[in-house]
Amino acid sequence: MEAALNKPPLLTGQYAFFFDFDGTLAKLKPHPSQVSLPDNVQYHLRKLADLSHGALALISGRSINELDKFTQPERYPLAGVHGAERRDINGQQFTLSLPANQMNAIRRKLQAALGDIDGVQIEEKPMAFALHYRHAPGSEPLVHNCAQAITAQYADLTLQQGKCVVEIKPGGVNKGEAVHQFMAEPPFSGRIPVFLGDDLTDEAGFDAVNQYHGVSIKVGQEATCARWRLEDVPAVWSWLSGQVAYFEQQRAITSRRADYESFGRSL
Ligand SMILES: O=P(O)(O)OC[C@H]1O[C@H](O[C@H]2O[C@H](CO)[C@@H](O)[C@H](O)[C@H]2O)[C@H](O)[C@@H](O)[C@@H]1O
Repeated sequence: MEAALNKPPLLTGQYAFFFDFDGTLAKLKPHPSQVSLPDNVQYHLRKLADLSHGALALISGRSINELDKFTQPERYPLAGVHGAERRDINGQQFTLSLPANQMNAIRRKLQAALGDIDGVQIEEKPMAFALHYRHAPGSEPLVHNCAQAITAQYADLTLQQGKCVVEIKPGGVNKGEAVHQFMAEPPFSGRIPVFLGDDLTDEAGFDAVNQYHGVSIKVGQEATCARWRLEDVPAVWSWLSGQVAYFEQQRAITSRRADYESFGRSL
């Protein structure tokens, strides 16, 4: 049986922060379009990014385009579609694309198999498809079989399970790879990674962070390879504001100390 996981300790070093989006920063909603990020959460994210010299990224199944809308006017480093697209701190974007004729063929197949099923939603992304069945739980086997048939047909695609969703995404793409890519470059490199996530897609991120002896934090009660746990999204929000308060206090102490020292030298 899995050992009970504790709440993460107060982090007191130099960290690189990686956040999943849906179910971690933002509460789950019946439809993907109903999600939003409260103003105070955006404020704390901005503060944490500033206090960490920009070493904060979102790593999500959503596209970069969508993540930017949730966090505007900020333009954080981002990994979208589980890492199939990534934007670094300088705004340079790396995108893994699928041939247009392949996307078209898959769209047609999905429409034919699932388009008429009440409650099933086909969400198209730049190089992937998310098949939602939150409103048609009985259709899960059909949705799953359909996605599996498509990934069996294309060697460059793979399945990603999530909360009431099955996704068809490019193979070799996962959140762990995205963590490694960010950690190989400034301002992330040399820092201790912290990853917060709630879903199966986040396990690869936890595994990557564990390899750096970092801080992996599972949101929710499911089994995980993460080393710490927070109960739910509001617990993430209060953890975030607590970390910001601590880092701000540390910054104030450091700056007061620097003032005293410079005053002392001027005497
Ligand atoms: O990696 P994430 O940031 O957690 O994104 C995973 C998927 O999240 C979205 O779907 C999920 O959230 C919806 C809104 O709360 C919910 O209605 C749905 O049932 C969930 O599966 C998003 O729509 C997907 O594109 C993301 O891949």
